[in-house]
Parts: sequence; structure tokens; C-alpha cells
Amino acid sequence: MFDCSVNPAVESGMEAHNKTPVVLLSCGSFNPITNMHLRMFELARDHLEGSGQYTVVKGIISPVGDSYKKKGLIEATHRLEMARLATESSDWITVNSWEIDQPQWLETVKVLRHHSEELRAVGKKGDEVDLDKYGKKRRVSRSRLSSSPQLQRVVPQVMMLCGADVLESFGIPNLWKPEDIVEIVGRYGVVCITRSGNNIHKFIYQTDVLWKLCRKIHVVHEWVTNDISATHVRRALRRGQSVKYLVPDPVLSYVQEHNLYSSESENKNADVVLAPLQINSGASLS
Ligand SMILES: Nc1ncnc2c1ncn2[C@@H]1O[C@H](COP(=O)(O)OP(=O)(O)OP(=O)(O)O)[C@@H](O)[C@H]1O
Ligand SMILES: NC(=O)c1ccc[n+]([C@@H]2O[C@H](COP(=O)(O)O)[C@@H](O)[C@H]2O)c1
Repeated sequence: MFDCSVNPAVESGMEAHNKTPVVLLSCGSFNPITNMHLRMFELARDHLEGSGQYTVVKGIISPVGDSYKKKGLIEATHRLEMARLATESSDWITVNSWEIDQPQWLETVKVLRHHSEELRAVGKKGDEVDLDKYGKKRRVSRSRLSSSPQLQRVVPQVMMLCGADVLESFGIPNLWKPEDIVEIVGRYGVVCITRSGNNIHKFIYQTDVLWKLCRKIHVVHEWVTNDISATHVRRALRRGQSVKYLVPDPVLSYVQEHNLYSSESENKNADVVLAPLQINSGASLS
């Protein structure tokens, strides 16, 4: 699974007719969205499609709700709008507000389930399956779905897209439920982008459950190390420093227009326990 760069199917120019369609779902604070968040999607798509086994039909950014209670998390409406502005120039990355619209913080596995069920429901109805890379819906009739084995598998597989820090956070006691980890990795699969400061291969090797499921973890090595983080962007902004070229220009304009990110906003939730830590107790990952 810790694959190399050359893929025999691609090398020989072999056309795979039975590629699995994939929707990449990234959950996170996006506080604010940065260029690296967008790059993650491009890197993941290149990697999966380069394997010759997948075709990536859509990317979904799902900002976390305010009830996540992470320190410095500004209002969801702003984070959502910035993500919308950032993805305006993309023909395949979208932003979804379902998670934000929920009354409480939701485990990531529930967000994966929701999007997976939604795609399945659309596929079953046989009307519109969002297969087109360019955001256009392709109509697939019910009769065609049942008569063609290839089209029967047309409902895309949702995969979680994350950076190595999030995958490594699986090891933090009480942050993730062990059964959620098994479902996220085993049922959906993960595409994980390497991040400086994280040794993801070692972490997978040292974690029994991840090692067992390692075929479902696609590690994408980002050779052009890019350590942009939202933390760094917020720090620069509250110090009055430039963040141009770290975030898309429309995001920067929005931040300036609404005067976002100050010492006060960074102190939000300072004394509050993160929602998953409040909810979970007991079992940790072995
Ligand atoms: N430079 C990066 N390289 C790889 N993955 C990244 C990078 N920046 C963010 N990500 C990933 O993007 C997703 C959303 O991240 P999140 O909103 O937490 O951003 P962040 O920059 O890590 O935020 P913060 O600095 O506030 O913790 C996560 O899966 C995270 O691992
Ligand atoms: N148990 C869980 O499902 C769990 C735990 C911690 C974080 N998360 C999610 O991971 C993402 C992490 O975002 P941050 O890196 O910004 O904290 C968020 O979308 C959050 O909801 C999920």
C-alpha cells in the first residue's frame, strides 16, 4: 500500500473500464481555508487516478460546526463563506454546509455516512448521479442501472481526505472512538497527505488496527513540502502581517472586509473542552 510512483496500468496506457468513482470528503475547521487545503484535493486526485483504479468525481469540503469548540474557532458562517469563495475557481471541489447545519457537533464517521447515503439515495432513484468532474450532473436511468454491471457500481465511494496530523490524532485517547476508526478506514478508506512533523508510515506501522487496514489508507507523499497551516495564517493576521499567497485572494478580501482574526477571536473557547473529548470516555486505540 505504501506505493511507489509508477503504476503499470498507467505506464502501459491501459484503459481501465472498471475504475471506482470516488468522492473525496475533507472535514476540518477551515479556520480559515488556505491554499494547502485546496492543494490537498489536487494531490489526492492525482494520486488516486494515477493508480489506474479510481476516478475522482467530486471533492467536498465540510467545515465543522461551532459546537466543536476548538480554541480560536470563528463563526461557521464566516468559515463557510470563505470556503465557498476559495472553491469558486474549482470545477470539482465543492463546499457542503450539512455538518454546520446540525445542532450538535458530529463525529466524522456520521458525516461520511451522511454523504455516502445521500449519493446512494440519488443513485437508487436513478435520476441524477453526480459523476461529471466538472460539476455537471449526468442522468442515469434506473433501467440502465439494473441492466449494466458497470453502471450498477456507479454510486461513488466516499473516502475521507485528511492530512497526516488528523490520522495521527486517531492515537489521542478519547478523541476518536475505536469503532469509528474501524468504520472510517475499513468501510470508507482514507487518503492521507503527508505533513512535515508527522511520520505517518511509522504511526500506521505502530497502530495494530491501522496496520490491519492499511490497504484502505492511501498515503500521498507531498514532496514539495508545504507547511501552510490555518494556525500560521491566523497568527500572521492578528499580528498585522501579510497572508497573501497563503490563502486565495477572495478569502483575503473577505477576512479584511469582516475584520476577522484578532487576539479576541483566538481566545474563543479557550477554557472549553473540545466536543469529542467531552463526549468520549474510556477506550483508547491499541
Ligand atoms: N499543510 C498541510 N499539509 C497537509 N494537510 C493539511 C495541511 N494543512 C491542513 N491540512 C489538512 O486539512 C484538513 C483540514 O484542516 P484544518 O482545518 O484543521 O487545517 P489546519 O491548517 O491543520 O488548522 P489548524 O492550524 O487550525 O489546526 C485536515 O485534514 C488537515 O490535516
Ligand atoms: N471522533 C471524531 O469523529 C473526531 C475527533 C476529532 C476531530 N474530528 C474531526 O476532525 C476534524 C479536525 O479538524 P481540526 O484539525 O481543525 O481540529 C474536524 O472536522 C473534527 O470534527 C472528529
